[in-house]
Formats: sequence, structure tokens, C-alpha cells
Amino acid sequence: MTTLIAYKSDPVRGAVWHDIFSREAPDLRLVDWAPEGEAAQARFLVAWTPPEDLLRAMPGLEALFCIGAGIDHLPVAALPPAVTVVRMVDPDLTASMVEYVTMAVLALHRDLPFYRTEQAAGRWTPRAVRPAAMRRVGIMGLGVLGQAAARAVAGFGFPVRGWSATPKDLAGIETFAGDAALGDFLAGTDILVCLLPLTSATRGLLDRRLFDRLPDGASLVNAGRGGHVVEADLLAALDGGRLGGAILDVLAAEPAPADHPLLSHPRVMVTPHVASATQPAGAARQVIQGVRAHLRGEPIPHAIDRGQGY
Ligand SMILES: O=C(O)C(=O)CO
Repeated sequence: MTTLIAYKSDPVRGAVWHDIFSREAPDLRLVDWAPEGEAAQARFLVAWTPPEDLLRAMPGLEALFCIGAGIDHLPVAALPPAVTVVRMVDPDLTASMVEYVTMAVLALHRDLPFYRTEQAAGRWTPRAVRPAAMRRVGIMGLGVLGQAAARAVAGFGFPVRGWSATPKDLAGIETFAGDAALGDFLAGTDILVCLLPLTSATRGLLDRRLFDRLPDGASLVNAGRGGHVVEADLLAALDGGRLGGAILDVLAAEPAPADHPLLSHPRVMVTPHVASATQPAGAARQVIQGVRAHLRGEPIPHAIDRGQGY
């Protein structure tokens, strides 16, 4: 019997998914999601936004493949433990995130938010140029994206440290793990990069208490989720001079309202959640590998740990 995989996402990228499945996995059949169609019988679903009341819509569901790296928006708790939830790990998605973090770290290191404001005011205000070796970058979250970003940033000569919930060993990167080590990690971080997954343990973690543990004038890059940051505390830290600047790809409410104070802040640069995106070819191949592993009775690579929430 053919294995059915339902696809519920953008139809333009869907054309690439169909092409890869028909050429590389003729034994598997990708069908576009429709509530009344055969897709409802599928054992696997690929989606960013699953159908409402997923289990009723797909009673035979065995695995949900998220089309993005983050799964915090999915109704995981409502799914029985037998349904595996899988995160996307796509080389193009990782590469784009590495570009974004590198760009943001360099922009903060080279005072770009400051020069943008000076230029707008018609001012010519040079600041001292500091070598990368004098700017310490701290990356929170050392999963696939965090590790790749840490290596890339270290390549410019920045001393790089990383913090994660559980201990990680990374060549050339000083690593810290758990709540007890957070203070030491922050005290030696001039540019803080958040790439954490959003869970009940990390929601609101970037608050006044955390900003107070950074060196004076430190800056922030958030390419995780808006929910990591207490935005009122970030604004207060920027206005009070604790933080020198921020580059944010994500905000608590997206799209952000036009009058959001972070959008107009002179030392903040905001991008509209574009740091990275899954590309269809690599994503389709990850799903093919994952479905095949499952059919062989093996664990699906990049399945989330429900206890950890990512
Ligand atoms: O992949 C993700 O989780 C994203 O946020 C992409 O937009």
C-alpha cells in the first residue's frame, strides 16, 4: 500500500516538494491537504499551520513534520504521545540564519544603528574602530542553528561563548550550561544573540534581570522568538543606557503595529521575521528520510523531546 503524506503549506513551494517526491521517492505519495480528500487518511503531515482539531481531521496521524525550525506554535500538548513531532533542520535554513546572525553581530560591532541615526540627522560622527578580538559574542541556544552561528562568528576573530540548557562541547567556543552558569555567561558577553527555542522555561527570559547582568552598553540580537523578550524591559534597558542597541527579527506581536516603540527606537533595527526560511528541496528530503526511518521502525531524526519542549 502506498504511504500517503499530506502537505499543507504554500502551493508554489509545494510544486518543488511534489517534484522531489516524484523523482526521489516514488514509493511515497505526497498529497495536498484537503479536509475531505485522501490527505485526511495520511499517516504523515507536513505543515506550518496544521488543520484545526488535527486528530479529528487526521485520525491516523503518526508524525507531524513542522515546516520550520521552531515548533512553539504547534498544539503539541493536544497530540497523543504516539504522534511524533519533528522540527525542520534544513541546510539552507541554517545557512540563512548564519548569514543573519553574522550580519547583525557585525552591524552592532561596527555601530550601524548609531550611524544610521547620525546619517538621518545629517551628522558625521566617527566612533573608534575596535578589533573583533575586543568584542565578546555570547550565543544563547546551541542547537543546530546556534552552533553554526557560533562557528561563523568566531571566524571573524570574535571571542565566542555559548549558553544552553544542557551542557554542550564545541571546539573553540567557551560553553556554559544551565541557570547556575547564566550569570557568568552574561557577564562576559558584549553582543548577546538569542537563538533559543521558545518553551515555558525560556519565555520572558530576556528581561530586566538578565539585561542587568550584561556589561554596560552591551547589545542584543534576537532571531529566536518575540516571546523570549520582555519588550518593556528591553525598552527601559535601551533608554536607561544599560543596552547600547538591538537588532530584532522577531517581536511579541507579528506583524508589529506601526506605532510599536521598538520600530521607531533610534538604536534598534527591526526586520520582519525574515532571518531565515526553510527551502523546499532540503525540507522535502528531510521529510522523505524521516518517513523512511519511521517505516523501518527507527526513530525519526530531529523529533522533538516533549519533556524539553523542543
Ligand atoms: O523556522 C522557523 O521556526 C521560523 O521562524 C521561520 O520563519
